[in-house]
Amino acid sequence: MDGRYKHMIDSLGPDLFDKIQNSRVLMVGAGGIGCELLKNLVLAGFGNIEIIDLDTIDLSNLNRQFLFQHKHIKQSKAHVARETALKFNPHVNIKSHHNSIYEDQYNVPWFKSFDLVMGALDNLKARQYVNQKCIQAGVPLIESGTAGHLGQTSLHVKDISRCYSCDPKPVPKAPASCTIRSTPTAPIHCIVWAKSYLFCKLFGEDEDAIKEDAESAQNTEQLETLRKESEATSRLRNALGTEEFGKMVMQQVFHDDIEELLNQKEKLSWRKEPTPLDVNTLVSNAVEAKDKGSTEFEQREWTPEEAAHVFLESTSKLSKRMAEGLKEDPNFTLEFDKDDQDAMDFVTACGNLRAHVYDIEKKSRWDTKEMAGNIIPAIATTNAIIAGLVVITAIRVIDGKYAPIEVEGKKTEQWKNAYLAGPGGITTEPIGPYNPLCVACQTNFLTLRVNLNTYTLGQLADLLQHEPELAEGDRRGLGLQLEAIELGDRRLLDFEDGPVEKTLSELQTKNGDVFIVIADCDEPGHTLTVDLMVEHVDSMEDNFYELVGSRKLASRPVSNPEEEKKEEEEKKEDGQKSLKRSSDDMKTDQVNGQANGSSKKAKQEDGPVHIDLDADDDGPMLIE
Ligand SMILES: Nc1ncnc2c1ncn2[C@@H]1O[C@H](COP(=O)(O)OP(=O)(O)OP(=O)(O)O)[C@@H](O)[C@H]1O
Ligand SMILES: [Zn+2]
Repeated sequence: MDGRYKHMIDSLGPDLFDKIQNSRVLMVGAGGIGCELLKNLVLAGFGNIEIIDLDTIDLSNLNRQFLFQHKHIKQSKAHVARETALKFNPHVNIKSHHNSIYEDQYNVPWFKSFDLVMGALDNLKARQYVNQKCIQAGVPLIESGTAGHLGQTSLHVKDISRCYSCDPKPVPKAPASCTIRSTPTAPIHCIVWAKSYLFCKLFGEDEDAIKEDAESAQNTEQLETLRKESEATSRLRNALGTEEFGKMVMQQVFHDDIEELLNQKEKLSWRKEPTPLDVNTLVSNAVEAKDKGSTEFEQREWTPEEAAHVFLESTSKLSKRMAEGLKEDPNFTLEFDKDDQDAMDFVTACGNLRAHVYDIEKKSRWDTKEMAGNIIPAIATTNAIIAGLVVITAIRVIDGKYAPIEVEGKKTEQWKNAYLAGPGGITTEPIGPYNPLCVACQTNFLTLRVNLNTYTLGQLADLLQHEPELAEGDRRGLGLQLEAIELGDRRLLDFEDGPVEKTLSELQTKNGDVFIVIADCDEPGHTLTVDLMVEHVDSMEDNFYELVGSRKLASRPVSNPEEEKKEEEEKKEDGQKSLKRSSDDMKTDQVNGQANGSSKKAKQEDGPVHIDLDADDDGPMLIE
């Protein structure tokens, strides 16, 4: 071998380097962080690497996923990442899987075959799934994520540290709907109103909106306001495609509706009272900006006259598109898309005019696009820093030095998780102890070794009810309270139905599958589960079984219908001053951005690692 590893051997010492060379590691996801990480792993001398990614390469990946080139577009990320990384260092075994990590073949025994798993994913669901598999397999996991200039790595080791799911993940907060509808105080409130409320009312599915609005009204004055609003909306929609449409909308939403709010008996709490627009004057003064179409125009604040011009122009185009569409299909609607020029013009101009009415700072078209699309820029440098931290952690894990150990009577310092907190640089935090109520890592996990071809579900039920390992305990005993056995989405057995004579393989059970055994628990609001992995052994004995692992009898909280009802009622109360539909829609819209270019898509299930970004801060909320 050439001298490529000299620096690594010098800095780590030959023993640790040897461990790294002989280790087997898995990298899940070969996107922004994954590409950087794979490059680091091969250069650092990790000897055996498997990578998995379900996706193919897209043009928009090329600005930061440097293992890919233009010629690779549409090819498998995992395979191309492997090929490119092998060019950096051909002395590494890399196996690539163009597949989803959820596939059955990637079962617990497969996870067990690794010394370490590194997540480089972009969504919460997959992160939680990998976390669960690592816990079941007892393999350390390094999680990582970035969002713009922020990033994080965390180490999760079963029974030593918190697992990825020990901390509840922050749910993105949407501004209260009354803020959006009546009392905006920030530019984002005006933008969300334009995009999620007005755009839908004029060009989206309107009837449901009106119905739901009426349902959410709490008093007669509100009902009356809603009735007027729905009449106004019908009038506007009847004018779709006509020359007057734009001016009519302007008059309605920037003058009449504002007047209506000002005249309401029940006073709203404004920071400053809004000023209705003098629409006639504004329309006659509307002027096309001289620099329209230039980057400067995109990035600067517009005057109300310029905004009015863009508003009238875009409304006219959208309304004509609607009218055309409706001729073909009576249910035709337009959906907001930030890459639709007319829709973006409409939302920017509307947001600006509303900001003018409420005396709020105005945002450029550029900023509006970022906010309306809920885009978090993906930054190559952040990915590179985080991937660097992951590989440093990986070396510590392979060395076994992540937990405090006694060296000559002294405890070493514990490993810490690292955060990249923007301009503040890197900060660290000790890996905390696990959360005793965590559903993911505190579930009882046992391995049952049986011959799948002869062992029956009835035998399994019997075992669960009578095996002392399961039946004993400080509660009434798990054996007396069993309710059901589930495999994936299938309920194999309800204990009330009695045993079943089919063998486990006849029930499509494979080596490495995990049964979920559900039992009733004494503790109100809790349920008791045991995850039971089956491992096939070629035993000839009919009743052979071996149960490995120990039971902890931790219970997990279950959803409480009473609590849920209460929450639902609280939500309703919150909607008193507002309209239900807009609130729900906005919540979804806030998190359903579209990805393009170097940008990130923020989906509801997308998983931040830890960093809590507040939606009220004009900013994005989720993390890559
Ligand atoms: N279940 C899964 N199994 C395997 N790979 C997954 C799974 N879920 C997500 N991934 C991969 O994780 C990677 C995350 O990378 P990254 O966050 O850079 O996203 P991206 O899709 O490349 O970027 P963008 O969303 O901006 O286009 C992606 O390549 C994605 O395909
Ligand atoms: Zn946990």
